[in-house]
Amino acid sequence: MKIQLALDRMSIEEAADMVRRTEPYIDWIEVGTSLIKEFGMASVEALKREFPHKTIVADMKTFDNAQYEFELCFGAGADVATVMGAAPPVTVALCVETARRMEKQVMIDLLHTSPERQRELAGHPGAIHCLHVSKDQQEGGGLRLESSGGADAGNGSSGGTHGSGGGQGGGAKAGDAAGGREGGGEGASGGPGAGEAAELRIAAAGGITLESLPGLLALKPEVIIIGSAITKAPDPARAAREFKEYIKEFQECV
Ligand SMILES: O=C(CO)[C@H](O)[C@H](O)COP(=O)(O)O
Repeated sequence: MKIQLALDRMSIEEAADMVRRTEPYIDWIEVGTSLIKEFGMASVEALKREFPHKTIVADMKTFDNAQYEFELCFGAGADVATVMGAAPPVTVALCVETARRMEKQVMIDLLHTSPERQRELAGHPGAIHCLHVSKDQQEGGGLRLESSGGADAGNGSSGGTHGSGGGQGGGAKAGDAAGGREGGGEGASGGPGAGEAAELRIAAAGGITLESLPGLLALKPEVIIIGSAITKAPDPARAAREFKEYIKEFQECV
């Protein structure tokens, strides 16, 4: 299980400094959407240049112009780039194809996707499927990402990532794709993507803290994406170390 450090709302130099401080405890570096919007590909290039041994994720959140945007990211040194699962299917498919051709990886952001769409997206089993509660949902709606083991989370406005719990305003749970991965959770069971979902690579993002982490580990994510809980901590290195140690202990117990 990898820790992806999300770097948002800071300068490139501040982002690099954050990585220098936390480097032993993190695995993947996310060049956050805000950095890419503010500084462009220079942000991806700078972090890859200084940390060539780390996996660099360009959180591009592509919604259109797939090939152009993904080639831009990979050309700048990204190892992984993100596309929104809510984008037109042709866009997601082009991202997957571009990544395959350039021997890179795709992360599909499941923000605001319906259970049905998530089942369709399970048709891209090589991609990493990211359960995500957005900043606005966290700050405006108080939503947090938690496991599907009963805790509400996920995409409130989308009616949820959680299949049977779906419907409108159900407060969504981190469920459908991950549930499928568990071998037929509520969301994906019986759905067209359920078979593929059993093999899905899962990531989780959105306001994750040390307190919410234990519930999420039940989803067995391949990647845990953590931003503010580390970058805004009084001692980011200590915060990152605590996440790392918790995950290590968890993995030793299972
Ligand atoms: O994609 C993102 C924002 O859209 C962030 O990477 C993600 O939310 C992680 O950051 P935080 O832990 O601060 O929520």
